[in-house]
Amino acid sequence: MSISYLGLTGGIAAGKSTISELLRRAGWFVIDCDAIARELTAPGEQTWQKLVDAFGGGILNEDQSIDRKKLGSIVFGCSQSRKTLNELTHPAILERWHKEVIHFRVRNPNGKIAVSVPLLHEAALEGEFERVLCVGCSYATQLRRLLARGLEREEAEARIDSQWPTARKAERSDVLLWNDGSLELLEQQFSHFALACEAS
Ligand SMILES: Nc1ncnc2c1ncn2[C@@H]1O[C@H](COP(=O)(O)OP(=O)(O)OP(=O)(O)O)[C@@H](O)[C@H]1O
Repeated sequence: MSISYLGLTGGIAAGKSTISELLRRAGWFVIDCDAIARELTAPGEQTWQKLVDAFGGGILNEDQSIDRKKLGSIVFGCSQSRKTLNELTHPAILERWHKEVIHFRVRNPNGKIAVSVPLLHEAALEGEFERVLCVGCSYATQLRRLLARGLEREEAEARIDSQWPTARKAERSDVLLWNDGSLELLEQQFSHFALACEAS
């Protein structure tokens, strides 16, 4: 039997979206918890309201959408705020992801599903999956990618440091793809992984 329910994780800017794209191309249905979180926190949604109640109107843009940079600057420097954010968002994200799995499975009983969960290990969600794939890279590469996105160094470091170190995530995963080199190198590793999924 091949693997058909995969958890994908990795540190910030390690390459989760890049791997998600490779998974899609290889025929996997990918559920993206970041995308779910964005939907659930759109203006007027219940979770949006909870966040405004918890963190105040200061986290909003003029159009009432959540300013993720402002919210990020609050939570990445403060573990208690981060805990609050997670408590307010994680149950709803989990519920939506489970619904998407059921919806997909009804139509595609033998289809392959991957769920991209940035905080998979921090939230102790390993048991949800048949296998967990971690994409990792060095701290320096993470930092470089975040600086290229326009973050200040201090902010970038706070975001990286708010998550488990890559080594700890890798230790608790079944597979690690190392994304410090070229995209071609990552694709090569991914091809081996995809073959192993079919064979296992
Ligand atoms: N091997 C690579 N070579 C060059 N650039 C890369 C490579 N892998 C990823 N990138 C780039 O690094 C950035 C982060 O990659 P990606 O978006 O896949 O990471 P992520 O883990 O999904 O990020 P986030 O945690 O912010 O959601 C992107 O701009 C991506 O194009």
